[in-house]
Amino acid sequence: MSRRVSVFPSPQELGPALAQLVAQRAAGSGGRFSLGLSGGSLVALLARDLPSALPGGGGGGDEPWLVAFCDERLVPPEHPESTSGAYEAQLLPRLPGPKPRVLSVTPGLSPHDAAADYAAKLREAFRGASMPVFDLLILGVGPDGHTCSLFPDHPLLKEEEKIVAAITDSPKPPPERITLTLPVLNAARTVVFVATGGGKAAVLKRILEGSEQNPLPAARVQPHTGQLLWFLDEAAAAELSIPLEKHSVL
Ligand SMILES: O=C1O[C@H](COP(=O)(O)O)[C@@H](O)[C@H](O)[C@H]1O
Repeated sequence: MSRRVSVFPSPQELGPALAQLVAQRAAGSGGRFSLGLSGGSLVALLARDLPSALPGGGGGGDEPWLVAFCDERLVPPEHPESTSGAYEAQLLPRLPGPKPRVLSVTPGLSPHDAAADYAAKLREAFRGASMPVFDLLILGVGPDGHTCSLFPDHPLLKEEEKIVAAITDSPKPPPERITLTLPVLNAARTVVFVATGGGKAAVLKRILEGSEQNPLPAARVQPHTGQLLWFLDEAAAAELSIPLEKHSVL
């Protein structure tokens, strides 16, 4: 695994660089591009910068993208906390080219049924593979070190069999969610973490520079053979002392 930490002056510069990364990976996928999206602050960043970074004819290639969600809050799609609802409202219809195949969580199921149902959708979409291997996963990180809906000290960090798991006691509301598990995150070809703002500086120091016995969830994402990228703004990177790639101009 190779890791690269890139720092941008602010989200205004980070967003276009992230969009460019998505466009490059889509163009280089050589077929159907599979993309996993996280929620939270990422939605607005991608909605602002991704559509204009993609070629007019589409994201690259004729095959529609496969878009999945790295985690989902179990609320109705029209609820403001719904990740898929936010992407449907802000980004997905604005992507140029063939309409992507979007794997959304089936509404109205219990958390465990929703996780099993989403796992079945993923297995069908990645038919023939023992593990879904995404071309690109875009992950966020919370100030507590969580990523997707994998929270510090939660038993789900030990999940090795399921590709999608349910959580009913999320410390961050809403409590009921489903999430991709670490085996799927660590099988991806490229994982990019995006974190902005000074509220994440302290946890990023622990994740990127610490060697804790019980690593935070985000620190456990280390793709086996893939590339690990971190896109930070200066405020989020303020406490780091490791070598950083600084980007002042795009
Ligand atoms: O609850 C969640 O939080 C993380 C981090 O969100 P952010 O707003 O701090 O960027 C997000 O990546 C995850 O998808 C979401 O469900």
